[in-house]
Amino acid sequence: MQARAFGGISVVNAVPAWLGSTMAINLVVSVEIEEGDGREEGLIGYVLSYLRNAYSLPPLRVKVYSSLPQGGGLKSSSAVTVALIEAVSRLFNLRLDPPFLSAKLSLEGGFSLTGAYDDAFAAYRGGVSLTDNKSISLLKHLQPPEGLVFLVVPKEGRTADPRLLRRYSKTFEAIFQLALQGKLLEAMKINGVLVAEILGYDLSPIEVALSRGAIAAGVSGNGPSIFAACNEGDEGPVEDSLSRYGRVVRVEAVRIEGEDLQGQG
Ligand SMILES: Nc1ncnc2c1ncn2[C@@H]1O[C@H](COP(=O)(O)OP(=O)(O)O)[C@@H](O)[C@H]1O
Ligand SMILES: O=C(O)C1=C[C@@H](OP(=O)(O)O)[C@@H](O)[C@H](O)C1
Repeated sequence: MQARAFGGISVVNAVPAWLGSTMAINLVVSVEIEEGDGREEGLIGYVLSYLRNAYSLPPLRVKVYSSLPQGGGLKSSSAVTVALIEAVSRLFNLRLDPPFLSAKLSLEGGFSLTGAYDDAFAAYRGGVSLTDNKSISLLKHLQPPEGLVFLVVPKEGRTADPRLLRRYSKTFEAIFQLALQGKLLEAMKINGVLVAEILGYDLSPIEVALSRGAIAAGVSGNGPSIFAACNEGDEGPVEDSLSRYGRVVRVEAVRIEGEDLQGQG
């Protein structure tokens, strides 16, 4: 059995105020499971052993195919967890809620600071999630802004301590209000620049991208990956300037498929 989930770019980092927003992107994680003996450790092992105990499941072997850097701020952990839970749910007909369980287990197991329900929801459903991670609830689910190209410089090997963000909870609450008002790109830009500043990342790629015409740019998640949002057709100079800092990948925001009015308003 196989299931997929999306990576994402942060609109608002949930670490400071437990209020988060993530935009799904078309970098995909695919998880395949089959019955058989596997020795899984870390996040995957934790999630598997919870599911096996809770639903009396047989041993499972897991294969992960991922286009996301691990620990890079592009939401790999939520994408892997959500895809794994969805695959288990389908294989054993369990009707699980993958984003909810991902958030619960990731927080309980110490794999994230807030459970990252924002990331998990976007990973599962696409679009832009706005969530309260403390109560594991969805506040809004929006279509992403149109006519934009997103450039990403994927990086792994985080050295910054994301707990430093907690001192700024009031500021990030205010950024979250912007996102709730639908000002997603404004929120994305202020969040991305502030996270870079607070966690001590190099601001120069972000400043260069903004000076070359990017509408928003910054660090995604807790970094170190960087993103820039550009009007379609205007991305050339931004792409050139970012290429000095690493491999630049063009990605698209993932739209919500089908009718979805949950939490709109
Ligand atoms: N391809 C993968 N295979 C196995 N585990 C993965 C994979 N990608 C991510 N993970 C898990 O997610 C963790 C990274 O999560 P985290 O530090 O929150 O960064 P991110 O911003 O990428 O979500 C890894 O330490 C690992 O446990
Ligand atoms: O630990 C957490 O709860 C979170 C980590 C960050 O994501 P990354 O793990 O992608 O850095 C952040 O953007 C997210 O809103 C919540």
